[in-house]
Amino acid sequence: MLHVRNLRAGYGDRIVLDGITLSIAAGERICLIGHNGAGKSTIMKSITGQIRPAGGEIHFAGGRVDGMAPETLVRLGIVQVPAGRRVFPQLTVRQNLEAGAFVRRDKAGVAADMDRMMRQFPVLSSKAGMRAGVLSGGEQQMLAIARGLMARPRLLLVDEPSLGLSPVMVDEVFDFLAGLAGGDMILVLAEQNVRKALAATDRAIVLSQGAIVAQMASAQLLSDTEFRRAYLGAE
Ligand SMILES: Nc1ncnc2c1ncn2[C@@H]1O[C@H](COP(=O)(O)OP(=O)(O)OP(=O)(O)O)[C@@H](O)[C@H]1O
Repeated sequence: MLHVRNLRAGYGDRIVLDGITLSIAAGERICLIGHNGAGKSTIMKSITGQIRPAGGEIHFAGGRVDGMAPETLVRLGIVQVPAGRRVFPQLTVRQNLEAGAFVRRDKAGVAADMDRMMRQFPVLSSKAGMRAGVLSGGEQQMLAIARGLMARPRLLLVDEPSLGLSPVMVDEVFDFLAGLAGGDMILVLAEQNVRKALAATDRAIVLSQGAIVAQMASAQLLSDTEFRRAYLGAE
């Protein structure tokens, strides 16, 4: 479904990613693991068109997509939930969800998805008429993810969903993400909370200094002593 080949990308003259190659199948849930500055966000920005790769190719659903504008990519089903739970604080929960569907023309489909969303996530339906700005941090993060879902993504990228949240809220948000399992949508998660990220995904891609240093089943990585020492502290 998603194939990245020999991706080179960076900012101005500075190349941050040098030769990233990865493939993700429909329905897979992937986490990108790496210390600050390893290149997780830069991979996401390359896939979503926020930065133009300096080299390599990105193929999605059979077509080449690198260099395309972010809005074109959203129409193709590549949607990012940005870090920092950026919801529209003055709009209601329902209006925020409607805003997520801005690229869609199938009004009936949007209405059906809205109903489904409300049934699936009572935390949102109980506050549908409230302004998003008054929700808790965890609820705003869930709303930001749900708003991304309203675009009907085939690939959803979620950057640092736990950023700035209390442990209880982090649990809520990850339960919410777990509720998205099943189906053909690809989930790509970049997350500093390594334990949570591994528990929520099928496969982990470990990055260091802009290169992939390991790829394996998320559950398997947790039993790797060297990995535990490097990413979970000495245990
Ligand atoms: N807008 C930017 N301009 C210049 N350099 C940048 C920019 N954004 C990121 N970088 C640099 O690119 C490198 C990779 O950053 P990136 O944000 O992809 O890492 P990350 O793994 O997502 O880490 P973090 O968790 O800190 O966001 C870092 O050295 C960072 O300083």
